[in-house]
Amino acid sequence: MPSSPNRPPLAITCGEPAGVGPEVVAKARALIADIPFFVLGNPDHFAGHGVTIRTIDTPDAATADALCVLPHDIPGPAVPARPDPAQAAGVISAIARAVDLAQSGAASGVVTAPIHKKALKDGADFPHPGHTEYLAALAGGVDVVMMLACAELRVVPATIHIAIDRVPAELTPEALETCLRVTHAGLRRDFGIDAPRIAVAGLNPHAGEGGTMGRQEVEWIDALIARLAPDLGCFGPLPADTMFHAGARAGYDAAVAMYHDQALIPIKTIDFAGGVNVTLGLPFIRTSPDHGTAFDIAGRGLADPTSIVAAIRMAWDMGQRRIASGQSGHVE
Ligand SMILES: NC(=O)c1ccc[n+]([C@@H]2O[C@H](COP(=O)([O-])OP(=O)(O)OC[C@H]3O[C@@H](n4cnc5c(N)ncnc54)[C@H](O)[C@@H]3O)[C@@H](O)[C@H]2O)c1
Ligand SMILES: N[C@H](C(=O)O)[C@H](O)COP(=O)(O)O
Repeated sequence: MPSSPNRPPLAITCGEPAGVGPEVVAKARALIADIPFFVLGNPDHFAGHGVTIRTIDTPDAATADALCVLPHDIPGPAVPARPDPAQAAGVISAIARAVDLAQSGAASGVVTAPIHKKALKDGADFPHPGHTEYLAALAGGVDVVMMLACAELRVVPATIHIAIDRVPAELTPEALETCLRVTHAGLRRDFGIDAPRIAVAGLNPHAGEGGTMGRQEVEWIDALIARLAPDLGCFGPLPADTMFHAGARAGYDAAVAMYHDQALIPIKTIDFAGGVNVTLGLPFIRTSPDHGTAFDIAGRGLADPTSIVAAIRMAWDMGQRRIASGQSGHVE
């Protein structure tokens, strides 16, 4: 898709300085010549990856010939695998600042490098389980879904960052309906799919096997999907263990799963390198690599930037699609 000229750059957040985020951001700059972006963070944290670093004062100064860093107060060095509690507040506020820039139109969207959720909790009492929930709060409490997407599969967990024993209680008919509606709207708007087909997983083994292996399917999931099917193109519930092989995947545009790992195991198995995490339902564009902080390889130059490159390209393409369809690139 050809890009509209003079679009604002994307805002990248640095994520956890002790992880591989700064490394993959720097490597991405060397691999992407056609998309303007800048990163919010401490310029020193991006050194050592063979990329020229330039500090900028405003987003519109970003160029593609260097890694442009809009300085953000994240004090001290980045020590691989050793998160510094003093940096947690800055890591969090960089995300909020990127959102402000996207909401104001100074940035075309937000791409987040991975955070270490426990480090933010320990260092700054971060009250959210992840970016997804924090971004929803920053946007005023909107309904969002977390989608992970690669060329072969899109998945959405209907419950996200909660303990497995809370899933049956939090997976309410209202929550699943909202998830399906947000997913349907996102597939139409951001992926250009006019009539999305959404496969829905069961909660229990064999989708409950007629109520013999769990009752949620027969008590309400079957009926909910049937009611929404005409509007949302959803079908199921399907046994989760058999809905992700290649033949099954050909029958849908996205799979809605009931909990985090039911959705993310298949996609991270199929394409860990190229998967992208995208938040649907926000009034601005947000993508992220599908991997985390990878402390086990941080600081060793081993981090693969493929996922963040895909995340940057997806964010840019989403903006382009919104412009082409007459919507603002950044605000609904
Ligand atoms: N978008 C995000 O902010 C995000 C996403 C996922 C996980 N996390 C967080 O990251 C932390 C660590 O999570 P985890 O250990 O479960 O997952 P992880 O993705 O950090 O690491 C899992 C495995 O994949 C490898 N790996 C990850 N990224 C890689 C890359 N770019 N190149 C090569 N190998 C890579 C790691 O070395 C490790 O062996 C947790 O705090 C988690 O919550 C954040
Ligand atoms: N659940 C995501 C994953 O495992 O890939 C990851 O933790 C990122 O979530 P946020 O984008 O909400 O931080």
